[in-house]
Amino acid sequence: MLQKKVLNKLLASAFDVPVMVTYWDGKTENYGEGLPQIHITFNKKLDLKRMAKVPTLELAEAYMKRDIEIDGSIQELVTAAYRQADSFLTDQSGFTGSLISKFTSSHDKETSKEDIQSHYDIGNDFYKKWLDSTMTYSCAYWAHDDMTLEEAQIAKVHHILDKLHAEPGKTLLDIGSGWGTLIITAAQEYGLDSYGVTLSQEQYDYTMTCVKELGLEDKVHVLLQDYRDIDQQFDYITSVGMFEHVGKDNLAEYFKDVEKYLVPNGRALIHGITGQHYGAGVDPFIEKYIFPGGYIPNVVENVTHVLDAGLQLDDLEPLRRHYQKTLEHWADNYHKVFDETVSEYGEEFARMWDLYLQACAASFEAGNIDVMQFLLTKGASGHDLPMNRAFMTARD
Ligand SMILES: C[S@@+](CC[C@H](N)C(=O)[O-])C[C@H]1O[C@@H](n2cnc3c(N)ncnc32)[C@H](O)[C@@H]1O
Repeated sequence: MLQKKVLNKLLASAFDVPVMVTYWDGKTENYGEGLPQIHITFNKKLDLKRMAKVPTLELAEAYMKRDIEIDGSIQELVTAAYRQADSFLTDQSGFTGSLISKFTSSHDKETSKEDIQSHYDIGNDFYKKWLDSTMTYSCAYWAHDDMTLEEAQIAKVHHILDKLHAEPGKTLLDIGSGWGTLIITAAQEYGLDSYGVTLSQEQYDYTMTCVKELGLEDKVHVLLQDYRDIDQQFDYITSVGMFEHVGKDNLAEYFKDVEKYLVPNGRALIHGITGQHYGAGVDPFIEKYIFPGGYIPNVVENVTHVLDAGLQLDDLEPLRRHYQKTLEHWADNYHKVFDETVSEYGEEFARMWDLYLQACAASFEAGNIDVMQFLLTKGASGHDLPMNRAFMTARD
């Protein structure tokens, strides 16, 4: 009875879209005005104490185990909850728990390696199922609304490389090079001598196979190591979807490393997720199951680190709606292979990834998080960038 009373109160204020809820005793209630498009079924009671402390983790685990079922769009439901978070996460509701993890993770090199491999070494076959053919695992760039995901991922790589205004024959380091599309494009289409660094064995193997097939061994170099062990300088640095892994305590050092690895007047384009309202930090579900050791800095936090590292901030571009759209494409692709994912990896895993992709899309949609491209120069003199931004979008 108490469970139902508490949930009733919570659900009455949690969403600004109409929702139908069926409780474990079989009774159904409607919340909000209008015809419900989303039906939530509680097959079991929740752990209310835990729910008060870590609401998203308790709900996510219940969803993974099918203690909760959702008929309708998870993205729409989570976006609606984020829009209402100020009204239900209050002292009066009793749900004063945090949407941000309090876990403090180590980022020594061994732990970083384990954390990275736990995510990226699930296997190339898994990521091939729902990423586009370039195997790019970061926000795409819709230069035109009607681009496919693959076109938008290629456009993103060009957007980044064009921002560097790179001269052929120079060197580029990509910190967190993933499955290698950026370093290969940099070599093939920009004439750069490119280096990529990753901690994932699967990504390393995949990139090396592509490099060999393309006969680019002299121009593209892949390093399987921690970026903190780089001991060279480069004309250009890119890092895409990477600083989210370094942890709050190491972010200042990360930007100092970017500065250290650049030649004087060298340029960097750093692209990653930044937090706004409920987004800075990391959600406890994401931290426990998806990105152990992850941390989303507030944009101001990152700008401070950039300036403290002695880097010049030349341009800052938010691409929030592009990441929402990227995640919507990934979630759609994932739904097409959901049943085979259940057979290969089990239902809990398959539901966890579905929730992760849709909840992240919701977080961008609600404006909790954004994704920023920081264009940086080491030193303010010797500047050869054009005076206006047209060079960044000449290809669009
Ligand atoms: C989200 S993926 C992005 C991959 C790629 N940049 C892309 O856009 O598709 C993050 C990448 O950062 C790498 N990474 C994370 N921490 C690292 C570290 N300490 N040293 C080297 N690479 C790291 C991972 O191995 C992975 O390649």
